[in-house]
Amino acid sequence: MTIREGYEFAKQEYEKWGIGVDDVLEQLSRLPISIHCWQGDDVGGFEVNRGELSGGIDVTGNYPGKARTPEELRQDLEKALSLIPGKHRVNLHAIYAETNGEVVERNELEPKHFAGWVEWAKQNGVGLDFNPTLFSHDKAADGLTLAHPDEEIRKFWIEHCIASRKIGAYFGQELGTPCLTNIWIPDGYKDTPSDRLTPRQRLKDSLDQIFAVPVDENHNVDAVESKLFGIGSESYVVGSHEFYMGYALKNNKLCLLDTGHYHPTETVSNKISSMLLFSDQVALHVSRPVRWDSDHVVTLDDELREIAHEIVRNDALDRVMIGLDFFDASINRVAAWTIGTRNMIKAMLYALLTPHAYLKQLQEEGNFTERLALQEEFKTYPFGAIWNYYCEKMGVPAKEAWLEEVKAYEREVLSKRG
Ligand SMILES: C[C@H](O)[C@H](O)[C@@H](O)C(=O)CO
Ligand SMILES: [Mn+2]
Repeated sequence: MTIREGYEFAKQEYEKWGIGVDDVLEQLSRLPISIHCWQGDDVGGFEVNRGELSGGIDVTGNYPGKARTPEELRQDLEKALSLIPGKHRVNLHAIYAETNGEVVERNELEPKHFAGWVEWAKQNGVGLDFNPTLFSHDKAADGLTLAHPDEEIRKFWIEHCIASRKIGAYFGQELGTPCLTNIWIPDGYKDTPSDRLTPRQRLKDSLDQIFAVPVDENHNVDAVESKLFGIGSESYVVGSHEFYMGYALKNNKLCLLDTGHYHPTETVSNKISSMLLFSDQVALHVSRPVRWDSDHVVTLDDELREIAHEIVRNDALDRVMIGLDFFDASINRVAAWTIGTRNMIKAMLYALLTPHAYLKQLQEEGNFTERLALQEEFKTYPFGAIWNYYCEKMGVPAKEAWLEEVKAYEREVLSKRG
């Protein structure tokens, strides 16, 4: 059976439930995923005075072929993008600036240091998102940045975040699509704090100063990302979920939910509907925590499908900014991007091929038997046949054929890197 024949058969199965499969594929092709650049070089960046990775995050593994320059990173991203159906975005961190061999302090970064990325984004038809980098730096060595008691250090990071928002606006203006500039800080304490309030007051004041600087909202959208704990901040994180949820709602900012930043049995899928009731938009970092915020490559697991269901069943495709955040150095990094991003898109397709209106009706009627029966039956509907056709239609390899391309790329390009 050809991919086309498989599709025609599968399409009929879904159409019996009133699902317009061609419309679904059209909708899916317009959905951008923000692909994080840092999977390509283990969150290293290209600073001249580059510091060790810090901030309570860690990358394990030593797979050969990591990108060492902006050119290599972009080449690897292009390879991954060629294997992922649809038009997407690329998410940068400030440490990916290009400064021509000069040391430029992070609070002095300017749009010109990202001109190479903008040029590349234009050529490849991708939007850009951005993050100030408040880790891997000697001014963050004690794990405190925007909540630091030292006013000089705090000022440095405030200035870095302001500079980053301006870089975000530059991306948005140049590329004609608003940039999501997301602030995440590592600040916290290893052991039980004697004062939880004061650092949070300082963080609030820092954010107020950062956002007091006007930046065109048509080009730059601000987000804040919370966390539960990190390595070295096990007992207390200043920017907790409650902190940022309160801050974002009161100040009209986007809350960014990272799926690795909650208690292990707490799910982001269960938060989306609540957040959307009180906020126009919400942003995600989709990751896969394995026992901790381990940032494993995203797989097509129950939680990923549930996140996708929540976005689709609440008609929120344009209200949830989907970004990815994982970094695995134990496998081929181009494959990591490809697997994780294809899975995110697969989950969205799976959700779009579900008869949500009928399932909602069953719940309202209290018909939980049929609700469960259908939810389970749909898991084995011929979703794979639709996915394969979608890949073919979008001009990327169907099924596992992409892996051969990654293997060839590894042979011809990655293995030649020192
Ligand atoms: C690189 C980091 O993952 C990123 O800045 C942040 O989003 C995070 O999730 C830290 O745990
Ligand atoms: Mn994150």
